[in-house]
Amino acid sequence: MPKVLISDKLSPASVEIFKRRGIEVDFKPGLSPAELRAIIAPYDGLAVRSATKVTRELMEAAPNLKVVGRAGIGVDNVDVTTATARGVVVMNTPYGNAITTAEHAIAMMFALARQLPEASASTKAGRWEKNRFMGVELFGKTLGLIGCGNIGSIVADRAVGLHMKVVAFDPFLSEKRAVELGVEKVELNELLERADFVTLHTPLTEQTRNILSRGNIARLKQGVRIINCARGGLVDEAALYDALKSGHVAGAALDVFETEPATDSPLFGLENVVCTPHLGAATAEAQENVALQVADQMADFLLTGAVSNAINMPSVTAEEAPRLKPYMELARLLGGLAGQLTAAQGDAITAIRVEYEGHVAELNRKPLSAAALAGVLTPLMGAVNMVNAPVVARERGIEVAETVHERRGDYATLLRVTVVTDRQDRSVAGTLVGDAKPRLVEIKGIPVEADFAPHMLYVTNQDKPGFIGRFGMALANAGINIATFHLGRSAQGGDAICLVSLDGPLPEPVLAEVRALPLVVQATALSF
Ligand SMILES: NC(=O)c1ccc[n+]([C@@H]2O[C@H](COP(=O)([O-])OP(=O)(O)OC[C@H]3O[C@@H](n4cnc5c(N)ncnc54)[C@H](O)[C@@H]3O)[C@@H](O)[C@H]2O)c1
Ligand SMILES: O=C(O)[C@H](O)COP(=O)(O)O
Repeated sequence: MPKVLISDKLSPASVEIFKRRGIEVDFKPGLSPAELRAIIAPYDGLAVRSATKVTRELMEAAPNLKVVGRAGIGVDNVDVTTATARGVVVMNTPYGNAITTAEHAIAMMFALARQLPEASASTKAGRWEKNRFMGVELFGKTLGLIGCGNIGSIVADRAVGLHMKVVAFDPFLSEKRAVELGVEKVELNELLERADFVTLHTPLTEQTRNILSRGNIARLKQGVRIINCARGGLVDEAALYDALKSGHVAGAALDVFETEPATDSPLFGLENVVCTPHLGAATAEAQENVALQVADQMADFLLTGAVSNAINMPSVTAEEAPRLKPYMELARLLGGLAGQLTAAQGDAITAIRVEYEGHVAELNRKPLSAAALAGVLTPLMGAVNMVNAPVVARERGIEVAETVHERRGDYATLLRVTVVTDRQDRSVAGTLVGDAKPRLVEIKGIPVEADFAPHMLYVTNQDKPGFIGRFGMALANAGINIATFHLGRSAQGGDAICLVSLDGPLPEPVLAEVRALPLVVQATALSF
């Protein structure tokens, strides 16, 4: 039974889901990094919000970890590069808290426009300062939206409802979508010059870090108000402080900070600053949504292999997962065969091609290609899985190509994996028998029908009389039983191949003896 650890304050609904799905679950929010490292080893899954830092050190202490589930949107607390390299799937819940966070941004905009926190504090303190708090209307004002994805577009919708004019800067926003949303797509400089309110809704990336830099803050209109419910680090906090002090910026509402938890900041001393402690997603509804969703996604993955909302792996729906399973196994086995043959020759791989023909061509091919890649690379590099295989290939400069053939050949399904090296192309092809059982049908263009077995021996030889007898005797003399025996050849007297399955691993001296037999070109022991 898979084991999951919940290390942040997720809604208890997530615990129920894991239990109901037959997953052992421990709920331990608030552990220190050292405490977490000390207990993480047995867990297959880790469910977090933003408090747990899923670092390299933590993952190195988690040899069983297969999936990290983020109950929320931002995965900047997860070292996705390390997770990917270790073959750990990272998934989030991209929509569950979007409405709630957009509403928080709108609430912050109102709070700024009418100085609600200050007015509330003053009234509660017994001062009736009716003349002190003069606000501004939102009606007719221009809202500058930096980032118009899930949350940004909900903010835009609500702002349009308030009769604001919305301008948006987002390089990935299409004109069509902008029109649908009723926003005007503009460049950043134009937004800075036109906005009365600016609200940020991008992830924190190298491109967006300090997007409101000192220079860009200086370009903003006199009296502008800034709202950040996305990520600390998007706004230069020191420059913002100076601009608030000088009155160039009339107010700022911040839910997120460069350093969190933010317990001390010069910004806290300013009257025209409204702060909340990263509460964007903090509603009962949003927390229920993300907790249920992450638990279901993680359970699906651990129990069926279905992958949704993964940051570092192609999606596989719950319906697809069982159907894809035998094809993934076929892809992995074919890749494994091609990889072992390549590793035996010590050749450096320059490209891997995966070809699809028949039924398999109509399936979700991305995970199949990833499984084939993992199969090829594992014998050469070890510990490569579907998550890290594409990255490992890219890092090593291995070109990966996928081809779909329209033609229908002898098999209802045909999957071919070709490994290209400087010396030669090595291709192997297979099919599924009865839509379930992987079967090898071709090696290096030579037809050979064989099932995969845990221990096999592959021999290439000259197609001349005498090989089979000597080969059989060599194994018999060593007390090795041949379970199945398959032969193939390119043409009479040409290249011949022999693939046998054995009841156990082939001892090295016997392999050496086979290699020394007359007519043998090469022999490779295989394991699957
Ligand atoms: N305060 C909170 O509690 C809270 C809650 C949820 C999400 N968030 C944060 O809100 C942010 C937005 O979330 P989302 O769900 O809308 O994400 P999203 O991916 O749907 O949208 C982000 C948008 O930013 C755009 N973008 C990327 N780079 C950009 C750039 N250089 N300039 C301008 N736009 C750029 C993208 O094209 C995309 O449209 C994320 O940082 C997320 O972590 C915060
Ligand atoms: O990216 C998110 O989803 C938000 O920042 C929410 O973070 P939280 O789950 O820690 O509240």
